[in-house]
Amino acid sequence: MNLTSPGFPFGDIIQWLAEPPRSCLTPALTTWLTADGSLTQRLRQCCQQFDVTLLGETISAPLPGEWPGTAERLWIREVLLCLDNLPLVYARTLAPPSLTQLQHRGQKPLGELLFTDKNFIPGHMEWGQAPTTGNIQQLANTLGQAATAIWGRRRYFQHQQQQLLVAEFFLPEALNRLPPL
Ligand SMILES: C=C(O[C@@H]1C=C(C(=O)O)C=C[C@H]1O)C(=O)O
Repeated sequence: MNLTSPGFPFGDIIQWLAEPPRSCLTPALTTWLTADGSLTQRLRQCCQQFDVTLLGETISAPLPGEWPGTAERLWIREVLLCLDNLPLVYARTLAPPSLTQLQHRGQKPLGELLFTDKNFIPGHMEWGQAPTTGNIQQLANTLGQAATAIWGRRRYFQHQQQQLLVAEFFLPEALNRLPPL
């Protein structure tokens, strides 16, 4: 197990929804939660400096109910996406360990691979809120960000006969910094 940040992994058990709950989201956040294409590319356009901070990578069991179907062990990567040195997105990616091209990318955004290699096909999204007393909220608190509701989405990608899941949660500061798309 290759740990890089105390507390890793930070993932929480999320109740994923088939539609975004527009009533409890700001219009701006709704545009980000429903945007297609590469989140990395969109975020790069909102800052001078974009960085990926690797929280950790490991091969481990998914959280209860996190992975559709049965999976003993998956490759798990968690990062912070930082705009001008401010972490605005926490992301957690799960994939079969056989998709080795995803692994050990360090601070290179996965999106640069997922949206250039035509073998990765973006699929549908689901939306969910991080538990108010969960790990993701605690991570935001540790980062000094206000304890407001944290909403995220997860996107399915198909790669030949396999799939991977990319979850992205917008941290509280994202609500203050990201303009509507
Ligand atoms: C899927 C993308 O890749 C982004 C980069 C990630 C990483 O480097 O781990 C994780 C989630 C994404 O926000 C994207 O850019 O849309």
